[in-house]
Amino acid sequence: MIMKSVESIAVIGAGSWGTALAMVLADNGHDVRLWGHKPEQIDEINTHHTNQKYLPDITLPKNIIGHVSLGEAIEDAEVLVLAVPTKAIREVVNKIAVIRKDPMTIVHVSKGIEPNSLMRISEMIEEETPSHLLKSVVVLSGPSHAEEVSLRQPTTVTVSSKELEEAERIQDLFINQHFRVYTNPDIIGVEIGGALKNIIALAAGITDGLGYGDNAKAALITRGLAEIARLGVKMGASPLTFSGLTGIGDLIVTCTSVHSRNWRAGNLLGKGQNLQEVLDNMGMVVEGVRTTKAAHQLAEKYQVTMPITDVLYSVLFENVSAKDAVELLMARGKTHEMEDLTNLLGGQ
Ligand SMILES: NC(=O)c1ccc[n+]([C@@H]2O[C@H](COP(=O)([O-])OP(=O)(O)OC[C@H]3O[C@@H](n4cnc5c(N)ncnc54)[C@H](O)[C@@H]3O)[C@@H](O)[C@H]2O)c1
Ligand SMILES: O=P(O)(O)OC[C@H](O)CO
Repeated sequence: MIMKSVESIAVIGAGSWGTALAMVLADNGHDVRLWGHKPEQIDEINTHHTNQKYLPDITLPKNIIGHVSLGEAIEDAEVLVLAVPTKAIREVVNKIAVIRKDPMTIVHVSKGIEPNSLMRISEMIEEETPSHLLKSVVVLSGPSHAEEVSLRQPTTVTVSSKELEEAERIQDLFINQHFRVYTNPDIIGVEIGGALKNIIALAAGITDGLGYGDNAKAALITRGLAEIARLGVKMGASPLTFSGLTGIGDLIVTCTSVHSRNWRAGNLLGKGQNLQEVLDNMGMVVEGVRTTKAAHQLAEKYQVTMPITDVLYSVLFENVSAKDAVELLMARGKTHEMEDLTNLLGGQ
C-alpha cells in the first residue's frame, strides 16, 4: 500500500464521473467534498451513501461528504476537481472565482471544446479565473468509464499540465492499485484527443445502429485517429500523444462500449431516432454533439481535412441521413493512407 498525505479535495459536479473520481480519492484516504447543485441528490449521498441516478447500486465510501453550498465545499480545499459538462465550465468557474480567496489548483476531467471560441477547457478555465487565484490547471483524461472505475476495475489515465510538478502531484493524489495514473507534458494533445474521440464514438454508434459490423468500426477508429492527429498536430500537439491513452486508448474504450453515452446516442441515431429525441432520453451529457460543431469549425480554421467529422456534422445539423452519410464517406476520392509516407515518397 502506497502511503499518501491526506488532503482536502473538492470535487465539483456530482454526476457519473465526479462521483467515481470522488470514490478513487476517498479510497486513497483523502477528505472529499462532493459538490452538486441538486439538493435531493446531495441528501441521498449523505444519507444513503449512494448516487442511484448516475451509478446505480454502488455504495460510496463514507469519507465522501456531499455539499450543496459551493462555499463550504471549496473552503480549505487547495485542489478542486471540476467534473461538469464542458457547457457548464465557464458558469461554474465563475461562481468559484467569486467565492475563492486563496490560490488553488484546478484539475479538470471534462472532454470537450467550446464551439465558436474554439477553446480547450484548460484555456477556458484560465480565461475565467483571476491569475492570483490560479496556481495551475491540470487535465486528467484517458480511457475510463465511470461505471468501471466505481467497481474498482483496472483503469489507466493520464494527467497533464504546463507545470510537470503539478501534474505529478495530482498523479500522487489519484494513483492506487486499481487506478494507474501516468503523466504527459503535452496538454494540447491530451485535451484534443479526449474531446475529439467523442465525435468518432458517435459515428461508431451510428454504424452499429445501422447494422454494420466490425470492419466499419475498425475503419472509424483508425481513420478517426488519423483526422484527430492531423488537427492536433496543426494545433501544436505531439503526434506521439495520439498513440497513447488519451488518443487510441480513449477511442477504443468509447467506440466499443455500451457504457459510452456518445456511442449509445449514435446507436439510437443509426436506428432512426432524431437528435432531439436522443438527447432528451439520455439524461446525461453527450459531449460529442457540441464538440462536432467545434471540430468542424477547427477544421476550417486550421485548413485540415476531417471527413468523418464533416459527415457527422451533416447528420447532426443538416438533416443528412445516417445511411447517406456512410455512403458519402465511402465514395470519397481515392487517397494514400499515410500522409507522411506520401511526402517521403515524393508526393506520389
Ligand atoms: N462518465 C464517464 O465515464 C466520464 C469519463 C471521463 C470523462 N468524462 C467527462 O466528464 C464530464 C462530466 O461527465 P459526467 O459523465 O459526469 O456527466 P453526467 O451527465 O453524468 O453528470 C454531469 C453533472 O454535472 C451537473 N451539471 C450540469 N450542468 C451544471 C451546471 N451548470 N452547474 C453545476 N452542475 C452542473 C449535472 O447535474 C450532473 O450532476 C464530461 O465532460 C465527460 O466527457 C466522463
Ligand atoms: O460515456 P462517454 O461517451 O462520455 O465516454 C466516457 C469516457 O470519456 C470514456 O473514456
